[in-house]
Amino acid sequence: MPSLQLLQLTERGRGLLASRRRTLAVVSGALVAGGALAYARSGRGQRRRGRPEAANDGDDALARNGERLGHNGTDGRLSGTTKRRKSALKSLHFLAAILLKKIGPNGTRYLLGLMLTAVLRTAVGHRLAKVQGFLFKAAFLRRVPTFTRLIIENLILCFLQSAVYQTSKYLTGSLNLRFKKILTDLVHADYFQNMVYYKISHVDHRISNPEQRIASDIPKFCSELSELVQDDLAAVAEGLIYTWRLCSYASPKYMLWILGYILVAGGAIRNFSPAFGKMKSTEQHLEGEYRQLHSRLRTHAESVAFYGGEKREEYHIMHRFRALVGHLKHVLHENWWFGMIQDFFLKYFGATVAVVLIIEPFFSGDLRPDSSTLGRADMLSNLRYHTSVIIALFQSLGTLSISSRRLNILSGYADRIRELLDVSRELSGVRDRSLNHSSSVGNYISEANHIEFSGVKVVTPAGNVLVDDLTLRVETGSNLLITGPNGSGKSSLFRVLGGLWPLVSGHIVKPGVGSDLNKEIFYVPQRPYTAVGTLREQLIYPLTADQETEPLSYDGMVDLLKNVDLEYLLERYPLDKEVNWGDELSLGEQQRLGMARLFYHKPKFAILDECTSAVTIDMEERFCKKVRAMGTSCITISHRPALVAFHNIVLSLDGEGGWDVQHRRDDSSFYTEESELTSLETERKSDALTVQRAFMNRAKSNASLRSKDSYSTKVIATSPKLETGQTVRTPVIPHLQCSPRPLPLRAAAMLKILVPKLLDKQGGQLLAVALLIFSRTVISDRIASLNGWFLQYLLLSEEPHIKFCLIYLIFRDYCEVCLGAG
Ligand SMILES: Nc1ncnc2c1ncn2[C@@H]1O[C@H](COP(=O)(O)OP(=O)(O)OP(=O)(O)O)[C@@H](O)[C@H]1O
Repeated sequence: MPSLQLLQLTERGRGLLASRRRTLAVVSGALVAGGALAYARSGRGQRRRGRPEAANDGDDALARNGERLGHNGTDGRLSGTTKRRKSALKSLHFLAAILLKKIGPNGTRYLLGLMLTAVLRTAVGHRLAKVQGFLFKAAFLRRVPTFTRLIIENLILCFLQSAVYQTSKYLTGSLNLRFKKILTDLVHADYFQNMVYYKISHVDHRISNPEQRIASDIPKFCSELSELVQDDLAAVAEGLIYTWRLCSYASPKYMLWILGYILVAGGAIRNFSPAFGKMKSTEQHLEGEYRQLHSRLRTHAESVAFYGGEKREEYHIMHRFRALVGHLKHVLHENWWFGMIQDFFLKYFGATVAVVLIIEPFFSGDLRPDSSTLGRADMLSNLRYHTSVIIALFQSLGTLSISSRRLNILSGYADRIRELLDVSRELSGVRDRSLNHSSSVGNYISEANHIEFSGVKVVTPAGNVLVDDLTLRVETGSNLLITGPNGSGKSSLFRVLGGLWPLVSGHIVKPGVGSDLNKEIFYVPQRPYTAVGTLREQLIYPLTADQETEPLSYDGMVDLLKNVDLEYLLERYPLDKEVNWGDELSLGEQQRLGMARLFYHKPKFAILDECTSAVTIDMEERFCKKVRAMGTSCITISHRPALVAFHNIVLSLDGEGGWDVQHRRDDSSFYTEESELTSLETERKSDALTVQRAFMNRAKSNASLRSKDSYSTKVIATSPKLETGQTVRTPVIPHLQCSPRPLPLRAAAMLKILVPKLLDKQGGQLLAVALLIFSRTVISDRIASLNGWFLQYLLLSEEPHIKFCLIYLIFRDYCEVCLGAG
């Protein structure tokens, strides 16, 4: 079909165009003024809201930087924002470089597939535009066979379009998964090294919610990035193909105008863009805090329930939730006004002006089709096609130009992920430094068969010195009891020994250096840890079945559980049943399961950190004896004097840096090796004093513990007697009404609930949304009928209607943008 030679005709119609410029200038001026006003209003709103939001950001490193930089006044604020944006963009480049480097053959295939589908989509879309133009013509000329053939072609193309679209979505999803795997592996590589997962939240404190960054930021970043890749590839393909088509039937100068317009308008709009990256970063931070409070509540649900603390917990959770909702509202508002202006100027307004510029020569008269039906049909068909091309071109250029907003949002995620990567990498390298035996460093850890502290200083992450210059040697076969007031640093000493806290100064010797603490030195904590899994998995924890040198048999399990009187668990739970042991076992049972684990691992040294605090004294004694019989040296942290009997060294800490070590000689007499414990007379230090005294009088206490004053005798003697006449009343459980109420009654009850709800704030909002949807449908219907009307005028091509058509096009696009944004 002959194409309209718009090039020649446009040149001739230039005179007419000049007379329409005024109209265009007025309309665009009004719109620009409206946009500027909306921006100014939103800026004022943002400043008003700025304070509380900044306060909420408190811990956010990014926000902190911004605040810090912003304190020097407006200039400082501006330079702070710019620096923040630059640093966020650098993070984005950093992550993009990693992703490209590690993308692998599969990822490359997905990318290539996406490119191919982008080209196919454009080609099919282009053909569809043509076919739809021909359809108009065939319908106009009443050529039924052609019309039928075109309808079939149209259907095939639509099927192809949907197949290509879904393939493209599938490839985008696969690329998203690939990105997610790369980044998660990268974070995990450091996160599980050298106890980074512990240090990051217990020692370092730079990152408040690492789990939010791993489980939420990474997936969102990858999903948005892959969507951006897909959209931009499609936009590039469409941009290139439609540019070529446009240049083939109109002057390339139109193309230059369009590009110039997009660049200028895009650049101007970018300057008004809110800081979407920072907003996203804050949103993720607030969401992380909100989630964390919920998971805390879940972990401590029983304690909260016993305290009846739900009001307090609810207050905290709702406080965080309100902060999150407030921020989301702000983000929504910014997206609404900015998206409306950006979409309008970069997609719809530009496209409309281009359509008018290119089609306008029609009205000059030279393009007026001949009066034959075929001429009019040709014109109609070409009009349809050329309009589609221009609109598609603008859509693709618009998509490309709004990529900056999407990149901005992505950089918000990227900054948080990069921060996590950097901190994890830094923390995972700490152990290597302390394992460096260079004498110039002074603090290092080396390997031997015994445990020794020489001049060791224990300092909390907050900088408080708990133990100063500790020198102590524990040989294999010796048993050490550590005592001291609460918070004196007993557990902290083993945090340093285990590498959880850094060794600030001194020298530590221990077995199993370079491996995990539990290989040679097994730690049994006060707060028992039970992983979700089978009973067998609990016993061999932290080993997994494939790491076992000798698989634990059923008889082996029975023996281990008998040691701690837990053999009944084998009857209660099937062997392959996965159980959340932390929820189902009592604290004492969980502690005993922890003890059974120790018998499985048979380490050289066992650190028993008040791990028997919830079990009976009888069980505690049996446990200590069995551990000694196994040939394991115990390092016990306890306040119970009864345990003195099982140890030959006592270390007492005073919590102010001072310490004292006492040894028992073979003849059962005692000597103090070194005493720096300043004074044991204060009330705070009475604990240590009690244990030391008990240590001195070991023989007596050992005998007396097993006398008739045993734990169970005491418990029975002191427990209140149950009055025989008293009957226990069982609670009355109300029965639910079984007979259903009749329908009118149920409807009335529902209305009773719904009517007041419709009248409150949420109800009003719901009605407003319904109204908006209704008006959208009405306006869409009106636009459809106006479209027909417009075409009719074009066909008649009477000059006075041009102005109307122009205004109509702008108004139509404006309505579409507003409804889309709304
Ligand atoms: N991650 C941390 N950051 C800052 N301070 C900490 C941290 N962990 C522990 N502390 C502080 O270190 C001190 C010693 O704690 P530690 O757990 O070693 O006490 P403890 O002697 O074992 O006490 P208890 O007998 O109550 O178990 C406490 O005052 C505690 O507040």
